[in-house]
Amino acid sequence: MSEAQTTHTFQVDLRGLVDLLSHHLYSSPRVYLRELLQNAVDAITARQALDPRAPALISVRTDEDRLTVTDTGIGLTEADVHRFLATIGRSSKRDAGAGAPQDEALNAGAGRRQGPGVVPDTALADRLAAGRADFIGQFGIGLLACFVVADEITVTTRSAADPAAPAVEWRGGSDGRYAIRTLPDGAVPEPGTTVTLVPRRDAAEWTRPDQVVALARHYGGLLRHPVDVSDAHGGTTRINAAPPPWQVRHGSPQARREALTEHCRTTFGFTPLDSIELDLPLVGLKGVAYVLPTSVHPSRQAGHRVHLKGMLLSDQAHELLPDWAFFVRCVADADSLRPTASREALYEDETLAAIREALGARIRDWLTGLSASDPALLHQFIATHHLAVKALARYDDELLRLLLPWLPFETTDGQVTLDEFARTHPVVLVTQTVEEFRQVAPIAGAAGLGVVNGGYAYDRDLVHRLPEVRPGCSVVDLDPATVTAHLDAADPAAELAAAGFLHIAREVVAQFDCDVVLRSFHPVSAPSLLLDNREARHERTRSELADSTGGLWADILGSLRSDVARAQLVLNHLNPLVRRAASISDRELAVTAVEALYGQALLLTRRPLRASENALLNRAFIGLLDHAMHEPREESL
Ligand SMILES: Nc1ncnc2c1ncn2[C@@H]1O[C@H](COP(=O)(O)OP(=O)(O)OP(=O)(O)O)[C@@H](O)[C@H]1O
Repeated sequence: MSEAQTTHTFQVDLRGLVDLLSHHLYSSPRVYLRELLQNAVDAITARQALDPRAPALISVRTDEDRLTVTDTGIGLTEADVHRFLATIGRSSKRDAGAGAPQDEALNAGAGRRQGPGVVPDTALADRLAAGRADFIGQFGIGLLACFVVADEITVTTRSAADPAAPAVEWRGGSDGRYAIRTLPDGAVPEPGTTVTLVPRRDAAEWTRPDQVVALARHYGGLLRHPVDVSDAHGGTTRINAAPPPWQVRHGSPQARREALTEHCRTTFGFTPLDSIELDLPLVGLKGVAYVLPTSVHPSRQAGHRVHLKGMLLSDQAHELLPDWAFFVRCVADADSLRPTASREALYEDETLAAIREALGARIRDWLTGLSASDPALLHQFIATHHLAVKALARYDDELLRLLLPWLPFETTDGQVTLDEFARTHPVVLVTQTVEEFRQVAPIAGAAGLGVVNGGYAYDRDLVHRLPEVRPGCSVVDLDPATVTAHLDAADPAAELAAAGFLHIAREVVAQFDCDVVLRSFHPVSAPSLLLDNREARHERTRSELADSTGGLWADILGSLRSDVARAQLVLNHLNPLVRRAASISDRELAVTAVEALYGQALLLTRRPLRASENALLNRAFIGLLDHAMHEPREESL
């Protein structure tokens, strides 16, 4: 038996929808002005598509109790108002509805108006795509942003596309109701639109005259049509009087540079190291990347200011440039980026990916060009942003070849470039950790070894690639054997005299898989040196785990066993304390002395200690204390 099926249509709670779109889509109430400016710009664009000589002016006016935005744009007929203003989600900038005057304008805007007859589908699609590209709006919800600051919106409009149509007044409320009336002839003398808002009390701060000027500048500073903001006292400010410096012809390259620098100061508040002009004609993008004068952490990327057809989309757009370009801050104006519905971020699509790549290439070209054109600036740049360059050079062979020799590294010769370092050290040793470097560098340096600290991000990888750039030099990871091989052996007589102590020492540290050797090295003040590397430590951890776990894990861990160099405790025979320790005859004291020497060397490695190492340190400390407190009494006996 089949059950009767009934079909229903979703009901929309208009009040809820208006509330949702107007209050929750945008990050701040201030976006209401952006939406109004944007509609005005689009309306002028549509009108100029019909008549390129049509006036283009946007006037914002702040009065005691209201704010109005007037444009000389395409305007609307009564039918347009029902169709576009009063239908949430419908936009004249996107819909292909037949016969609507704005659609005509849109089609004309695409420059493809056809004669009478049927327009082929593909041509229609092209026209729509091109039309869409002319406008900033597309979603049909922007006007709702006004309900964040006002309960009622009034739109008075007269169509330029249909001059015979009467002017219309539309009043829409945040409760979803609207009323329309046609206005008498002459009530609106010129085509265009005026939107009026009476701000709610709680939103008055967003429509204050000074706030409106600031917001209009913020969002509309690069708009291509003039925007005037006037107040009740007759004062008028043109907020986009001067075009951005990259669009102006300057008397000389120097004058252009200065204008860009000044623009960066006023826009971002810093004086850039340099200004990199950006120009991607294919997507109609122009702008500048300003090189930050101070270093920044890669994860604290500065946001870029991105405009769409002059209208500010976001001043925190991170997506515009590749991550590695964290040393610049951009301002860019593009014709074909897609905003998200809140219009506060960029829509991640293929165009954005292509733009990102192209801008990345432009910045990289600037960087590679510097070594030839301005080495002094390159030095200054590297001194500030070497971390960024290192991050970049790892993935970019050409940049590596060009810049690696210029990059500074921490070495046993101090902070020097790899190029300088490789000239005096044909074999470059590189440590794996900062601790290893700190501990070994003074001793290795005194023994004539050239060591680079490979412990910082990217450094070890980069140092290993030096032979690609400087054939003839070699780079090896520093291991205990290399260092001990370069330390002077103690003379045989001293070695013999210390044999007993060394024997005890080997017994004591054997549990840590460590060997003991006697050498003479500088500085004399260093009694001992623990040479250990990360692999050896991992190997010990692995075998400790294999011993303490059973079954399958023990087998798996056992199968990972590898042969790595044992750690080495190198005692310095030049050090007076070690000489005295070597002559201790009391076994118990000798054990304590070894534990103390090992413990001190261990602490100098600055790595986390394991339980057994902590226990050793404890024992050594108590042992020494005990010895110190007992000795006088024993002597006095
Ligand atoms: N100043 C204006 N002049 C002429 N038409 C306007 C004006 N403001 C709004 N409209 C009409 O109202 C429609 C809806 O506007 P709304 O701002 O809600 O959406 P949109 O601009 O089309 O798209 P988006 O949501 O992306 O802003 C527009 O498509 C346009 O037809």
